[in-house]
Amino acid sequence: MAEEGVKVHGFWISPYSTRVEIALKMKGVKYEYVEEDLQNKSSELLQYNHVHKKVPVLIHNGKAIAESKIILEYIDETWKNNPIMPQDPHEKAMARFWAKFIDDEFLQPLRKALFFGEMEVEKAIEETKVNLKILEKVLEGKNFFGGERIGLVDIVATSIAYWVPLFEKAVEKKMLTEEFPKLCNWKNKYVNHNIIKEALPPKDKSIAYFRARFAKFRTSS
Ligand SMILES: N[C@@H](CCC(=O)N[C@@H](CS)C(=O)NCC(=O)O)C(=O)O
Repeated sequence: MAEEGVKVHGFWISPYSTRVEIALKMKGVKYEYVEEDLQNKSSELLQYNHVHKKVPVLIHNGKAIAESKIILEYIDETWKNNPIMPQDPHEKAMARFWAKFIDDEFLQPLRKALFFGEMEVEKAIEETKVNLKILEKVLEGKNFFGGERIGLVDIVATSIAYWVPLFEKAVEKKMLTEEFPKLCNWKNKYVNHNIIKEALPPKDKSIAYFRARFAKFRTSS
C-alpha cells in the first residue's frame, strides 16, 4: 500500500522515470507506479503535466510535480532520511551543476545519434568520450559523485551507468573503457547497489529495446 498518497507516472525504460523510483526507494517511501503508454498517454498525465506532457510525474497528496531533477529535490526535502542533496551551499550548487551537465550535455550526442539520426554515431562516441573524461575528474578521491554515499549526481548519472552500456550494445562499440577507471569502478558499485538494482529496468528487455530503436532508425534512414 502506497504511503501518504504517493504515485509515479513513468515509462519503464525512461532514465528520467527510473531516477524518481530510485529516490523513493532510497527513502523507503512506498508508492504506486502507473506505467504510461507514450503513444497514448493517460488523461491523468496530460492533466498533471499539461505543459510538457512527459513522464515522470510524481503525485503526492493529490499535487503533481514534473521534471525529474525537480522531483528528486522535492523527495529529498519531503523525506529527510538518507539525504540526496549535500548540506553545504557550494556542494549543493555543484551537485546541481553536474546533474544539469549530464542531462543537457552528456546525453545529447547519444540521443541525437541513436534515437533521432541527427548525428553520426562516430561523432557521438567521440563527444561522449570527451564528457566521460570530464566526469572521470569529478570522481577524483570519491566512491560516488555524492562522496561516500549516493547523491543527486549519482542518481542522475544512472543514465551513464545503465544506459551508456545499452548504447554500447546497440552500436557494438565501447565507450566506458579502461581509459576511465574511476567511472568503471563507480558504475560497477552503483549498478550492483541493492536499491539501484531493484529500480533498474530488466536488462534483456532493455537491450532488445535499444537494439530495436537503433535498427529501426538505421533502416528508415
Ligand atoms: N526533462 C524531463 C525529460 C522527461 C522526458 O523526456 N520524458 C520522455 C520519456 S524518456 C517522455 O515522456 N517522452 C514523451 C513525449 O515527449 O511525448 C525530465 O527530466 O523529467
